[in-house]
Amino acid sequence: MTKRAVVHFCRRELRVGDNSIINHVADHRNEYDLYIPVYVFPSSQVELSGLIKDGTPNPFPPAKSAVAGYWRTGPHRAKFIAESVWAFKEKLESLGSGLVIRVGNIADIARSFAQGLTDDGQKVDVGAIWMTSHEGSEEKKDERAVESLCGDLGAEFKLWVDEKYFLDDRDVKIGDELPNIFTTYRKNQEPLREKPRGVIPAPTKGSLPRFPANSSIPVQPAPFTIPEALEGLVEALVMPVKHFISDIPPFPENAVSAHPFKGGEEAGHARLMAFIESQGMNRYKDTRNGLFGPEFSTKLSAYLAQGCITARQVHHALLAFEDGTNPRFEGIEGYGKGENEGTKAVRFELLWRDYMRLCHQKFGDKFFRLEGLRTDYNEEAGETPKMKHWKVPTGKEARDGQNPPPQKIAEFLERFNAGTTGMGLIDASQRELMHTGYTSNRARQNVASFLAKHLDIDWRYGAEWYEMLLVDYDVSSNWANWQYVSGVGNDPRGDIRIFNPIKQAFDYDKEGKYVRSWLPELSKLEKLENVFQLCSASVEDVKSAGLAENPMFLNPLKRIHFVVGASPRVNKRGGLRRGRRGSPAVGRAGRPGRSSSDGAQAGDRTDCPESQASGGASLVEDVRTSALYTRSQHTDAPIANGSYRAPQEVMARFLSRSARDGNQNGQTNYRGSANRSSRGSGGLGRHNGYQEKLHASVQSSQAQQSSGV
Ligand SMILES: Cc1cc2nc3c(=O)[nH]c(=O)nc-3n(C[C@H](O)[C@H](O)[C@H](O)COP(=O)(O)OP(=O)(O)OC[C@H]3O[C@@H](n4cnc5c(N)ncnc54)[C@H](O)[C@@H]3O)c2cc1C
Repeated sequence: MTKRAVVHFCRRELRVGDNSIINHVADHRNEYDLYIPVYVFPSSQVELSGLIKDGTPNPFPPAKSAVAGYWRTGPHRAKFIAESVWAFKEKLESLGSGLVIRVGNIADIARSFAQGLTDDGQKVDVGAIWMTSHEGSEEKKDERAVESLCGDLGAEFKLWVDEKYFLDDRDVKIGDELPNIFTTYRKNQEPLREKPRGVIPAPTKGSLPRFPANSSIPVQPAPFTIPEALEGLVEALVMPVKHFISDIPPFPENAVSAHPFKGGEEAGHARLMAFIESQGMNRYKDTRNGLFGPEFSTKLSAYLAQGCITARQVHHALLAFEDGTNPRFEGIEGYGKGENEGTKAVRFELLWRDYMRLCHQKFGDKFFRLEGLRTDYNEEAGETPKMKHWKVPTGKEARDGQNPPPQKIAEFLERFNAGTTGMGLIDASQRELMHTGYTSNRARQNVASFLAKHLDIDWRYGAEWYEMLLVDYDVSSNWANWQYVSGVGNDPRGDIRIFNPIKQAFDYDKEGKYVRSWLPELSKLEKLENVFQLCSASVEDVKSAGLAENPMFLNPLKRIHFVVGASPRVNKRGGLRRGRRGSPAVGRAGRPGRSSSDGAQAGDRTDCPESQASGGASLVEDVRTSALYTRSQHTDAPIANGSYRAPQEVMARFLSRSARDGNQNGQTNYRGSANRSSRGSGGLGRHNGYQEKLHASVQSSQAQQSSGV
């Protein structure tokens, strides 16, 4: 008799607990002869060349991003996913089942299963193929391809709801449309503590339908070989992508990883429990804007992104603590005392994650467009949006007369990525990311704002850099947050919210511990303002710190004339008033800024002057701080060649320049600009040449940088 198999393509749901498909097959085990969970490392997102052992060329194009040509999955996430997949496989094996690991694309693997699956020499019918629905155009394409294959095979195709979110899609009442403002959405859903569904129990040993013998399962199509141990899998996935920049500095001695992420369901739960037990959840509201160390936030993001745990499991663990129903938490302050400010704030963040996914559902590939979610133009009538002139590193896409020119922007990007901009908080965050795959939410906001709003560089270069390096990369959360901070997403304040990275560093890195630990070369500098912006240091101080020749001092990408000790000028609504030349004001910051004092401040914007050093170019900005700091004012940043120029003189020069360009009062010129679509329509690898060009164009500056790092 022909056997009937259900094939389950697992993607970002690498867990057996709270898993509706696994629970369903356990409950209906008599309906299927075989249950075959399969995980496929997708060739478009993960570089697979390390799995080819016989020197055959990789049949798939390099897994690189559409705009910048960076690797789609860098070493940190490649390792984390491999560990999570392996842990999932071992867990299923411990239940008497198993997991098939394959690479390529899901539809091809599904086809090979339909053609070649046997059991005891008998042909097996693939009666059903199930998947969980995921956001992302590539994911949707896979779903359609498998559905169409099922049509050909006469097999059942079922797309299950992705249940790793806080609120179940089926319970979210949003009327006709998802509100474009998060607060409106949140208010519709409150009270949050009442809403999530229960957790689905994990199957017990022996409760799943049979898993076939390995010999019955169609082999991995050539030329790839699937390693037999986790170490081999990690090595094969990490090896091709680990040299993502040419000179990766050594891991700084005093730096601490925010969390040594190890993939897997158990590791995720262990982190969740430990964070409740350490009082981290209780304190979360006060600590969540931290930058340094393992305890300021949950560090659950990577586990949530790969579906090793679900947001409702987090919620239920919190409920057990709040309701006093888990003796494991007995004795911890707040046990049995209901929701507190910390646990409430965690739920709030989890709802943000839900919301960003719902926005992705609503806006689709608009997530990847330079103009973002903007809809104030008629695309069908051939109109293009009025946008600020984003600067790009490639001549083809650059606007005529782009200043700085594309080669210079390529150099800026190289230094932005390497963490050598000269802006302490930005550089520390970029180095932390490079070394560990993680950086805090606060740092991410500053980094994104710096690229998009201080340097005016096409924000997608930053989003793709994050896509490569973040261990917790999630397509919806990453692109929505980048759009939000870059002023093209769902932030009601859009373009006018600008983070001042120096003020932010003073606020959130009060002793400079974070910046100093990730930028050890700055550790000899005493003054915090110098650590946070190297070009503000005196020549004597940089000389004695051995940094006089460092490009971060000589040629910072940005000079922010930061006034320490000035009085804040506060308007009636509690916002900072217009800058002295009428730059727009920004008041209390919202999301993803989260705190009421982001230091988000609009400064006067100028075009980019060439600095005096040969080939150098910095962007100069005069930003006043609110006067929380009583130290003496420092505004005399050295001009690129190390000489000094009074700030008034500098600003006068740029004022006249911006007046000449019709760019006064901090107003951006809005003209139409080329729209380069990203993954949806642009396709993978469309701009793949960028990284190579970039390396060629900045060779000389790299040589300088590495001496300073
Ligand atoms: C430019 C930028 C890019 C980002 N890219 C990603 C990404 O690719 N993947 C990702 O998971 N988060 C992303 N975030 C959101 C946020 O920075 C991380 O979720 C958070 O720093 C992860 O650390 P944590 O788990 O300790 O978070 P916690 O502060 O402990 O928050 C708890 C959980 O809430 C969710 N959450 C918190 N803040 C946000 C937010 N702003 N948006 C969506 N979900 C949130 C996460 O799932 C997080 O694990 C990005 C933020 C910015 C500003």
